[in-house]
Amino acid sequence: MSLLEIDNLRVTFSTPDGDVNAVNGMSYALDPGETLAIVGESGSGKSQGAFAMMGLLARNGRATGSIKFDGKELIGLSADAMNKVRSAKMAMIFQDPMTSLNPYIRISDQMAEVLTLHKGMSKKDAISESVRMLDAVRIPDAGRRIRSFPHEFSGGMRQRIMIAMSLLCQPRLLIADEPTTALDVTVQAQIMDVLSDIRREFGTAIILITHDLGVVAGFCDRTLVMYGGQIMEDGPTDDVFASPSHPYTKGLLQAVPRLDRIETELKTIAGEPPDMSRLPAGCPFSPRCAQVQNICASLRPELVAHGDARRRACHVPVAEVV
Ligand SMILES: Nc1ncnc2c1ncn2[C@@H]1O[C@H](COP(=O)(O)OP(=O)(O)OP(=O)(O)O)[C@@H](O)[C@H]1O
Repeated sequence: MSLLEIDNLRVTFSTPDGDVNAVNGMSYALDPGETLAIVGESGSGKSQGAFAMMGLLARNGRATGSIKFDGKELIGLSADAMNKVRSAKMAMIFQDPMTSLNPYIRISDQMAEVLTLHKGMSKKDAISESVRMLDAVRIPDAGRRIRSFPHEFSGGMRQRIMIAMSLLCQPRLLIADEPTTALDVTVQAQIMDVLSDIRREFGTAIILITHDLGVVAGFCDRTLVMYGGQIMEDGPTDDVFASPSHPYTKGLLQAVPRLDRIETELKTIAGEPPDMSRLPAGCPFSPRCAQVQNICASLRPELVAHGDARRRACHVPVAEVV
C-alpha cells in the first residue's frame, strides 16, 4: 500500500483581489521509503501542496480533494487530529532552521521537550535519544555540543540539528522544503548526504521540494515537475533527466549548470511565471512554451501515463519535444 495518496488536490487562497489557485488538481502516490523531488520555479505551488498535507496552510487557504496518509484521509481532519498525525508520523524541515529552533533555549532542552511531550520519555532518556539523533546527522561530539545554543552552530550544522529534531518521533515521511538553498555548495552536498543516510538508516520516505534541479540527481528516486499549480511531468529521476518529455522540463534542465558543458550554453526560460489568480484556460505553460500549438491555450492537457512509470501533461507528442 502507498504511504501517501494524493488525489485531485486543490489549494485556494481567498484574497481581496480574488482567489489564488496555488495548487490545481495534483495527484500522485508515494511508497514507504521512496524519495520524491518536487521541482519547479518559484510560485508553482510546491510548498503549498506540502503545507496542505501538514495542515499548515495560512488561514485564508483551503484544501480540497483527498490526501490519504497511511490509509487515513487528512482533508477535513480537526486541528487536534491533524496535530496527532503530524507529530507522530510526518515532519517538515525548511530553508531557514531558525524557523524551527528557539534561539534562547539550549538544543538539549528543545530536543528533549519533543520526546517528553510526545513520547512521555523521562528527561534523561530523552537527552540520550536526542544525542543518538545528533550522531545520526553527524554532529561531531554530539554528547557535549547538545548543551549549546543554536547560534553557536554554523548554518549547515543548524540544518543538521533541525533534521535530527524532525526525526525524533521517527516519522514515516520527511518533507524537506528547500533545505539547502541558503547554504554554500559544499555544505549543500553534506546535507544531501545526511538525508541519504537518514533514508537508509530509518527507511524514512522523503519529499524534497526544490527549484534547483542540480540537487535532485543522485538523491531522488522520482521527480515530479510542477508549473502553475499543476504536475507537468512525473517519472523516475534518471529517465526524466535523460529524456524529458515536456518542454517545461526541458527548459528547466537547460538552465542547470553542468560540468560537461560550458556555462555560455545555459539557457533560461523566457517570460514570467503565471499569475496564479489568472491562470489561462489551457496549459499554464503555454504563454512561455517554445513549442506551443493552437490547442494549448484553450484546452488543459490531462496528465497521462507514458512509457515506464512516467506521466506527462502536454499536447505536443513525446517524440516531438525538442
Ligand atoms: N496566504 C496566501 N495568500 C494568498 N496567496 C498565497 C498565500 N500563500 C501562498 N500564496 C500563493 O500561492 C502560490 C504558490 O506558492 P508556493 O509557496 O506553493 O510556491 P512554491 O512553488 O513553493 O514557490 P517558492 O519556492 O517561492 O516557495 C504563489 O502564487 C503564492 O503567492
